[in-house]
Amino acid sequence: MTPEGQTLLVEGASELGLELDAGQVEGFARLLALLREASAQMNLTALHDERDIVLKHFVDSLTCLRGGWLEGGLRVLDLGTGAGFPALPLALVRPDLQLVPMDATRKKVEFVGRAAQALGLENVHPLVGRAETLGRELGQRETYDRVVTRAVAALPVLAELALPFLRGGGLLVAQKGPIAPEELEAGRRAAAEVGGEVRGVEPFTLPVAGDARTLVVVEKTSPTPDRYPRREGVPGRKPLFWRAT
Ligand SMILES: C[S@@+](CC[C@H](N)C(=O)[O-])C[C@H]1O[C@@H](n2cnc3c(N)ncnc32)[C@H](O)[C@@H]1O
Repeated sequence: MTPEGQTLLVEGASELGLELDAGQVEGFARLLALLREASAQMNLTALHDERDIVLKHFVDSLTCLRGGWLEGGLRVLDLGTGAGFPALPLALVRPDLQLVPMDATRKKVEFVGRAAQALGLENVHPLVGRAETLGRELGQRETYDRVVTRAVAALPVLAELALPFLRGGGLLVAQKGPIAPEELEAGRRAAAEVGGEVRGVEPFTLPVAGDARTLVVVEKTSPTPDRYPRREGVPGRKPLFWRAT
């Protein structure tokens, strides 16, 4: 990572109240190198420029720490982690969290596993599969303290996919761009249908870059009915209380 990239990373994290130490900065630099190397071989991420990766993957991932929703030694599922976001940046700055980056695409999860190993991150436990199927499995359903998710689906779809994984009192922390009132309203109704209640909707801007973001927090308030999640592909094709995009 160039000195400019390091400065952006440190400044961006600092705006979030995180003072990165030299070892953590080195970890992000290695992750940048691994991402670029792997992106040359496979379609892993749309961002290639150092500034974009630092701000829009690394710092953006860390914004889910805003609001203190992830405090404590929690078991956290990253639903639809892709190339490891937000799971890998979280694992680098929060060794107390046990992170399970999950994605339907095996090659992406394999990259996340290789990266975690190369970075010496023992708190990362990658998982391949679709949320609709894993969310019904013993050992997965109603076992997580938190689900984080970034850039995966509209809120009503996320509610159906994520809430089954949460134990009672657990939280879904969804990283979104600007969210329309209609999506939020459908999300509230979908959450209620699958055993949740929206607890927080926090608009903010991405450090340094200034892009609009929203953190939506949903609490698991009652067990998810057995009929959810519906079978693979249905939550996205026929979202609860929402039009498909
Ligand atoms: C746009 S990417 C975002 C990746 C990452 N969270 C990020 O912010 O860079 C969405 C990812 O979600 C995964 N995904 C979508 N629906 C899924 C599902 N039902 N179960 C598991 N993974 C899913 C896709 O395979 C894809 O890798």
